[in-house]
Amino acid sequence: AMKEKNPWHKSGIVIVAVIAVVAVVALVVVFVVQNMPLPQKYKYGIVLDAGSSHTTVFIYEWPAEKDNNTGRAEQKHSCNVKPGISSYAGTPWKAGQSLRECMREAEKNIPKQRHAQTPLYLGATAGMRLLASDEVFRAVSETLQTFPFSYQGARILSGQEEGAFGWVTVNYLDDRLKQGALDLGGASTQISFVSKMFDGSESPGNSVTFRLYGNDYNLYTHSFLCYGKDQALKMALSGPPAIRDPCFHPEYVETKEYSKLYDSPCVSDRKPQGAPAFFQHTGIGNFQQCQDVVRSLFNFSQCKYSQCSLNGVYQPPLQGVFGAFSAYYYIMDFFNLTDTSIPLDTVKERIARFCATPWQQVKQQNPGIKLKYLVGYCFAGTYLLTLLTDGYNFTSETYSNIKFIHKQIKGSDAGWTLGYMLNLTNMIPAEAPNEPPLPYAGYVVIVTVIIILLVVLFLF
Ligand SMILES: O=c1[nH]cnc2c1ncn2[C@@H]1O[C@H](COP(=O)(O)OP(=O)(O)O)[C@@H](O)[C@H]1O
Ligand SMILES: [Ca+2]
Repeated sequence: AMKEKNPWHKSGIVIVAVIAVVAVVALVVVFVVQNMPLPQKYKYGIVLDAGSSHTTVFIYEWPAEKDNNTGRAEQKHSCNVKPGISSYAGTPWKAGQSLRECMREAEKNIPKQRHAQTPLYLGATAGMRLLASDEVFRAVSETLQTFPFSYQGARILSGQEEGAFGWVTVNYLDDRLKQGALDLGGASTQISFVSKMFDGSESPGNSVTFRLYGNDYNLYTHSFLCYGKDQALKMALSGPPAIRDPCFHPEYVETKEYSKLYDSPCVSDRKPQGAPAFFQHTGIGNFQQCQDVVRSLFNFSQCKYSQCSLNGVYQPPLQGVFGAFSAYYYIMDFFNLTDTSIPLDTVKERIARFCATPWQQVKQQNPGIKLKYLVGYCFAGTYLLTLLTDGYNFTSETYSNIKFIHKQIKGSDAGWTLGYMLNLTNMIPAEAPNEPPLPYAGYVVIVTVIIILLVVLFLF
């Protein structure tokens, strides 16, 4: 008789073989996944600075695998569009369209696999504070949402935020000394610094507290709306009929539209009754007189605090060094005066000489400079000096405490955007390091169990 086969024996072998194969595959998979070479990983953040005269898209980059306590976010790329979104009040959809090209550049500059987790913020400053158009915001938001990033919303920064985040930026990566921040925009200007004499009690509205690298800072900050250089110029022009304007060069003559001059809330209530449609704008180029015009924009008559800068705004005594950026830098760079070891009197003389130079000659001497900026440097230089000295109380002695800066250490632009992103992404506390898929203990346990299983099966 034939020996009967034991069916249990055959299927037992099959089961053992299957388990063995599964175990080997599992072992290989766990091993490979755990030890996969990790690519150098970066994380990214995008901040749009929607200023009054331009929008700049900033891309920041930082290593993902280590903690961020040491502060290593850097500007990877920036892209600028003009004019600012606040110029599209009549055609909001164009405000959205205007950002497309720079956003496409952002797509190219950030690796695809990171797009979805890259936060995208838009912060608008004084131009939108003055315009406050929901339509423009809606259009801009709609456009930004069509990009593959993690859109976190568009909002108007308060003046305090704009000042405080500018201060965070200039002090980020640079903990040698706590420097103040001076930001001159087109529609507003900010001053922020820490002062021993300031604890916030005298004027709580000017106080911001920050924790940076484990220290608490009580910051004095103020933003002057309408005192950016473009709105200040409008105010200067809308004073007593500026028939012969000391803030413009001799020989400068231009016919201008009254309605364009009075199109902003900073000057709309100054519009004279029955003003003509056009006026002749004629320069005489006189620094002293221009300075008087600028001083007339500052109100020094009332101060209900121990001391004020201008317009009855509290300001504690200046302390320490200041980084001055944005238009502060552009203006002084044009005059070759970014070196503040040059005495203040010499600075004044040079700007006075420039103002007195006839317009035709100024144009000849500066062929590479855009006319729209060139024509404004006499006023801008005078305004900058008057704001710093009569406004903020810098003196010939303290003038050299100002550093006109454009770039931070490591090439990030000085401005509020970096500080804004660091704050919103909680980058001061550490981010978890880029760990392997399994915790180490789990890895050891799984590998051990599979090896024991294999040995047992083998013996069996
Ligand atoms: O090359 C330049 N020369 C002179 N001024 C410049 C140059 N580039 C930009 N600016 C000025 O810098 C200022 C930037 O202000 P921004 O547009 O950020 O306004 P905001 O901060 O008040 O919202 C504007 O007044 C603009 O005209
Ligand atoms: Ca600005």
